[in-house]
Amino acid sequence: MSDMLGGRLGVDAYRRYTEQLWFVYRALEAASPGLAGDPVAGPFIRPELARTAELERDLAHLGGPDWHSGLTPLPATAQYAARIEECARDWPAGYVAHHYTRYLGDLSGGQIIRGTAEKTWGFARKGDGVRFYVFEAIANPAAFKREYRELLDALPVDDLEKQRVVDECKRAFALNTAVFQALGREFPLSA
Ligand code: HEM
Repeated sequence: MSDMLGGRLGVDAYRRYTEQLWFVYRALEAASPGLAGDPVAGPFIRPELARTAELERDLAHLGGPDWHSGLTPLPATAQYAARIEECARDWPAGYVAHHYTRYLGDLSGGQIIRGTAEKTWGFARKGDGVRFYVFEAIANPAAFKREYRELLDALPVDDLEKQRVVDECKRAFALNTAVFQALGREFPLSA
């Protein structure tokens, strides 16, 4: 990640990374309508978080109107998306772990990533290429994150289940790391 944002890699690496995010968010967001009424995951499903449309705009900017043709996930991305789908289907609290790990990260460090990407590859501020990082419908991210954490604290599950959710967050981090490692192999610095 730091190699990509440090300007040592080209915009093609950023595009490839953004493509991987599309698979991840499609898995997260395809599941949202079905989970909206779920007592555990439902309160977290908020339309202002949805990122698929923004990713598609960024990808059209980065790859042209045919950005989708021939697009396949890296094996690490496919594994990550499959785990999200599995949680969405069988374990709503596990889905919350994945939801938290991505969206709260995007609302936090994502803002740093956006600024760096704008500088590194010359995207318009908050414009095409970095729309994924721009939450137009969230006027106050700090307040949003606070409310989100309150929801997490109030998760209607027992302590053992909470521990399992924490473990699933760790798994979500590891799945993200595996995607970065795979991208690192595809874009070695010496190339
Ligand atoms: C260059 C990469 C990254 C940068 C610069 C970055 C930076 C940050 C920063 C500054 C925060 C705010 C910390 C705070 O509120 O005190 C944050 C929070 C967070 N980051 Fe990252 N991060 C990066 C990568 C990631 C990745 C890969 C993930 C996992 C997918 C992630 C997940 C999170 C989460 C879940 C939070 C929210 C914690 C919370 O407020 O509960 N970050 N990040």
